[in-house]
Amino acid sequence: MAQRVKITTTATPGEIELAFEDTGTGLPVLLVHGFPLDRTMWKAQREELCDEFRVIVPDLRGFGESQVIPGVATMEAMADDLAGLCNHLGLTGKIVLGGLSMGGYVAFAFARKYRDRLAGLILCDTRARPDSPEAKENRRRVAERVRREGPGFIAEEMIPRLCCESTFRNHPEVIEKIRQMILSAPPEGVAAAALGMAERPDSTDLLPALSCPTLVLVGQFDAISPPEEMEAMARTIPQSQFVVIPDAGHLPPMEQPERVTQAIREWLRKVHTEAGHHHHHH
Ligand SMILES: O=C(O)C[C@@H](O)C(=O)O
Ligand SMILES: [Mg+2]
Repeated sequence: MAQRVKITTTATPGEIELAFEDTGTGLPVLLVHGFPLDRTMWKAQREELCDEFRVIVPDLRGFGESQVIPGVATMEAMADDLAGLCNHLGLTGKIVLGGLSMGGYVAFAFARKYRDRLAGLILCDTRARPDSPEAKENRRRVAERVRREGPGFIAEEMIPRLCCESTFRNHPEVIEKIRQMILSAPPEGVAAAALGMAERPDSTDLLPALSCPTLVLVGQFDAISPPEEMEAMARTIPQSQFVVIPDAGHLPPMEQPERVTQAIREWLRKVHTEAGHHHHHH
């Protein structure tokens, strides 16, 4: 069951109610959703990995059951919220932070500001580069339109690009789940995040400076953050491991849940051992 708590954040407005699920014990692993989705996109990974790790899956500000803060939700503000959530949960040791797409942008912001808190990073189907001027313009159009008419048009425009062909053919229930997630996203939260993504800085320079083990994971047929681009990104990160998930597009955690869970589990075991934590098997 989700909890919803008021936490202190260094971002405006200083306090925010965040919804999250917190399952299992052990090394804390925070998994952050993409745009315009919510924490339930990580459901399969949370349910499986919690036998070995403490998996915390939050709804970012403006999404799922978390509080909507109108205006511009920067990636830095979202990262501040997550740091506040860690404080609330008493996580004073290091955590592993994973993010898909927009969740990856948030992970970059977190790494920039809170690098001492990171035991590892998982970058899924994401990009270090900022938006082009055209992409920024499109974000403004999306923000304005979603406020006016709700997220239906985003579902229509994005879904064909989110999943690969075999997911459409073999897993219509996954497509339907994604559609429901997008349709239930709070319009003002979606608008704020779109404007926040438009403002995100270039994280390319951050990559060679990342000092923790980093798993770079991408769907074989991701059209939004393609494998070639993610592999190039992985090559510039000192302690990186690059994994391609077959038969997946931009949303491997939902399209190929078992494969993603397994890739994350194997990598986490290495990180955990190298970090010198007590290793606990069930
Ligand atoms: O629009 C973006 O840049 C990110 C989005 O594709 C996402 O999946 O989070
Ligand atoms: Mg399958």
